[in-house]
Amino acid sequence: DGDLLSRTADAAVDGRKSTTAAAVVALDSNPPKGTRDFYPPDMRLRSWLFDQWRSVASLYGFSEYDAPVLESESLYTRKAGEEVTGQLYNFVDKGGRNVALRPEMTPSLARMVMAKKGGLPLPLKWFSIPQCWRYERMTRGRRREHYQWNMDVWGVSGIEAEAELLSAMVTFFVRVGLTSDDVGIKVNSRGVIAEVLAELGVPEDKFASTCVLVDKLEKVPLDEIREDLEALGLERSTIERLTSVLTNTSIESISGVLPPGSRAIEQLSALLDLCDAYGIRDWVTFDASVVRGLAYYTGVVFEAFDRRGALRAIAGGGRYDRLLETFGGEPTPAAGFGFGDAVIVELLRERNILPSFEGSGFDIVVFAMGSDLYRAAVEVASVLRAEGRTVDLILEDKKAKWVFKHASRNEAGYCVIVAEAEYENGEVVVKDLSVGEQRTVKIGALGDWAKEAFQS
Ligand SMILES: OCc1cccc(Br)n1
Repeated sequence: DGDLLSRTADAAVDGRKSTTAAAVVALDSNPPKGTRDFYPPDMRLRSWLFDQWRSVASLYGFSEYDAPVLESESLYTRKAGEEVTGQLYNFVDKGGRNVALRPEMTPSLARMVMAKKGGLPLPLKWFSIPQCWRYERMTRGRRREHYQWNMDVWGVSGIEAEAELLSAMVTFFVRVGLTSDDVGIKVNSRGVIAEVLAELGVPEDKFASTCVLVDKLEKVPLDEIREDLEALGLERSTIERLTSVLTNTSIESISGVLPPGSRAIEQLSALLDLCDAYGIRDWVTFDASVVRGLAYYTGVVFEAFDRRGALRAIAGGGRYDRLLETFGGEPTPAAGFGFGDAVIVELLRERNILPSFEGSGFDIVVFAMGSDLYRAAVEVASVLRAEGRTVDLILEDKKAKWVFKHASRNEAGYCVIVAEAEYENGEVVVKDLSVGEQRTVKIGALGDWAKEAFQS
């Protein structure tokens, strides 16, 4: 029945029905394990956080850069037992290349600097907000991705770089409503460990792995680490000396246990003095137990923590003067930090200082009372948009009750109603949703009305 075309169309629909019938199992609507969807309210929160990070970076004269989320696995094949490289989200691509989703941004930054072979005018003050990945066995149900604000200074060997980074981090905390009662920043230098190991004759090539193991002392007892340290070839006496040095929480006390004239202590004292100059000294505290978990740190290291919670690390960073050499590049001093998007949001939520992002917050909802006025509503919306106002034009013939509910749920400022009687007088009804009052406005005067209503 019917001509060839319609018979063909019917067959196609029937064919699809049978295919659909076969695929009875519904699509799994969850995002991949360990990853998140960002619905509009979540995205507004994320954009707000990124805007805070970007404005602080800009305040400090940092420039934004980016690199592919996919990198060669070879950027991360450090053999120091770090968590971040032990949980690499790596695979072999269709060209047989060993690739990985970046677990951190610093190696990409180093690769970008290498690529310019000294052609970049130093110093660099660069920042980025990359999504970073890890493939952790879901036994711990932790996330596999996060966004991490990276701030780095390349080409400055003095602790002035670290002081600037600490100040930028504090400026962010203050900006989002946190004080030094909420958050502290522990500061130390891996130079302390380097000097102890040197004094005890431990070869330099044990340094990075020793630091990574010492970092684990935060989480696991010494007995478990002791074996690993001995496996590294450290004598028991060395381990005892190290652990005793790490318990120091004042420059004075540690100065007494280190060789006189320690460069690490000299630098830390200078850094703390600069923190005073920045007015952030009360945020910062010396703690010899902080070493951070990345193998490539070589000097000052620091970690922002929540003073009242489980002392979770909010952010961390430090100096990494040898990274470029490990990639075959020229010795180039560098320092930076990474600041994840998860702990800070939890902290702000706990402190009840996270802004709300439930509503779209557009300025105006425009709707026509009756579809024969829709064309007029389009003209009204266009005038208001030309004034730079964000307008949600109701696209269907909805009852006023529905529109007002929609407008207040979305925290809109005003409702502009195109109604027959007023329209015949060349007017529209404007309802101020914050106070519930309404008035009429000449269509020709809508531009002025918008300027005045939103002149804040
Ligand atoms: O901070 C370590 C890390 C790296 C990549 C992804 C996630 Br989630 N966490």
